[in-house]
Amino acid sequence: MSKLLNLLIRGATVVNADREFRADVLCAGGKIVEIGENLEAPTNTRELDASGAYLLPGGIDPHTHMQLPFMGTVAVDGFYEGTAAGLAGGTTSIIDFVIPAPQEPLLEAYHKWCGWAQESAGNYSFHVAVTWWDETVHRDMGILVKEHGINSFKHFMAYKNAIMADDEILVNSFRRALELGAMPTVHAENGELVYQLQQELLAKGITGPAGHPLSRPPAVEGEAANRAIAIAQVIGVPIYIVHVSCIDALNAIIRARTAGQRVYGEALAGHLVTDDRGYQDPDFARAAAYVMSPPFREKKHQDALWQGLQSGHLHTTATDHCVFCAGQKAAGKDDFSKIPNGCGGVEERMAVVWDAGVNSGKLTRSEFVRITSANCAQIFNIYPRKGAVAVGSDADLVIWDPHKSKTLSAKTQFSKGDFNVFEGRTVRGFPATVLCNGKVVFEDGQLMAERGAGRYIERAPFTPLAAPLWQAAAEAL
Ligand SMILES: NC(=O)NCCC(=O)O
Ligand SMILES: [Zn+2]
Ligand SMILES: [Zn+2]
Repeated sequence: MSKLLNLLIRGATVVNADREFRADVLCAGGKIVEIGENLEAPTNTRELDASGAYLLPGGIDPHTHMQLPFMGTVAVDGFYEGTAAGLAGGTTSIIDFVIPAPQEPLLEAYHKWCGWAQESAGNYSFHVAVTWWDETVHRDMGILVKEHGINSFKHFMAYKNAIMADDEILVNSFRRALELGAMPTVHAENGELVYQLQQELLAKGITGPAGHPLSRPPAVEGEAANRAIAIAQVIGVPIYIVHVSCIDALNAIIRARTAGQRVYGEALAGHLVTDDRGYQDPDFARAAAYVMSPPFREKKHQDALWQGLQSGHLHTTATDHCVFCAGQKAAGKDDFSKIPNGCGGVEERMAVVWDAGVNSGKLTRSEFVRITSANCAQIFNIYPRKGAVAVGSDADLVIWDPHKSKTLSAKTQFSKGDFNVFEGRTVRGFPATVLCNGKVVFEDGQLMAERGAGRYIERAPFTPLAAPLWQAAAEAL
C-alpha cells in the first residue's frame, strides 16, 4: 500500500477519554487531519467502513521488555516481533526499558537499545533504568532528558546482586528527576526480603516454581511501594509505580493519593485476570511459564486492582511483555530463583481489558481508553499526540469490533513465545483494523507489520499533570 494514500474512516463511533461521538475521520501524512460528519474523500483516498464499530486511539503499552538480556538469557520477542504482536492486538506504541548493567554508562546503554529498537514495526519510546549511581549517572540523566527525549527513569527495588536500586540510589535519582522534570518509576519489591526468603525456601527443599510466589508475598511489594512513595513525598517529586499486583501496594497508593500526593499506578493485564494457581502445576515447564515478578496473586488482589482502575487510583494498564520460552525457563529446573522472570501479553492486553472490564460492566468505553492509552500519554507527556482521536494527533487508530470473539492461545499468537498466560480465554471485542502512523498494519486477522516502520517517540519533560510539583521545585531554587 502506498505511503501517500489517505484513509477515510467512515461512520465510526469515536471513543475518547472524555466522550463518544459519531464521525468520519480523515488521515493523511500519518496524522488525523479532519474529523466531522459526511467528510468528502480527497483523491487517492481509501475508505474504511467502520459503522457499528468503535474508533479508539491506538493502545500504548507503557511497560514492555523486548529483546531484554535478563537472568542469563535474552527475551525471545525482539523489537520487531514484540511490536508486531502489539499491532495485532491494537497496541501501536510501547514504552520499553533501557536497563544498563551496574557501572554501564547510561548513554551507552541507551544507544545500544536504540540500535535494537530500529527493527520496531510499532512506535516506541524508552524509560531508562538507574541501576547504580555516581556523578556520570547524574550527568547522563540530564543529557537523556535534554537531548534524547527521555522523561522517565526506572528503579528496580528488587533483583539484589543485579540491578537493584538501594535507598541511596533512589534518593539521588529521584532528586535529579525532580530537577529535570522527569518521572521516577519503580518496580516495588523489597529485594533484600525476596533474596532472604528465596534462600530460606531453597534450604527447606522448596526448589520448584511454587517457591516463587512464596518468596514474593504481598507485604514485600507493599513495603517497597510505601518506601518509594515516602521518598518521593519527601523530595516532592511525582512517582509512578509499575505493575501493582496486590492490595498492599494499592493501599500505599490510595493512602498517598488521598493525602494529595501525585502518585500514579499501573496494573498488568495478566495480574488483572490470571491468578496464582499456575504455580502449582506439577509440570515444571507449565508452572515456570507463570514465573514473573511480582507474581500472579489470588483473586482478592485482582478484585482490588479492578477497583483501583475504577476509582482512578490506578491509571494505566500494561503487560510487562518479556517472553522466555521453556528451554530458557529450564535454567531454574532445580532452583526457582534462577527461572528467568517474565511473561507475554502485549498482543492480548487490549482485548483482555475490554472483555473483563467493559463487557463485565466494570468500565465505560471512555474509561477503557483512559487506561489503555490516554492516561499513559498524559503521565509521560505525549498527549494529545498520542492517546486521543483528535485533529493533529498521530493516526494511530484502532477500529474496534465489539462483537468479534477470539480464543487466546499460544498456538495462534504472533509472539514467538511458546506459552500464553491467557490460554483458552475467549474474549469478545477485538481490533478489526489497526492503523499505525496512518498505515493499515492489521486487517481482518492479517498482520502487515513492517520491520523498521515504527517511530521513536521523544517525550518532553515537565508533564503538566505534575505542574504544581515542578513549580514548587522551581520556586525553592
Ligand atoms: N516482570 C518480570 O518478571 N520480568 C521483567 C523485569 C521486570 O519488570 O521486573
Ligand atoms: Zn518489574
Ligand atoms: Zn518490567
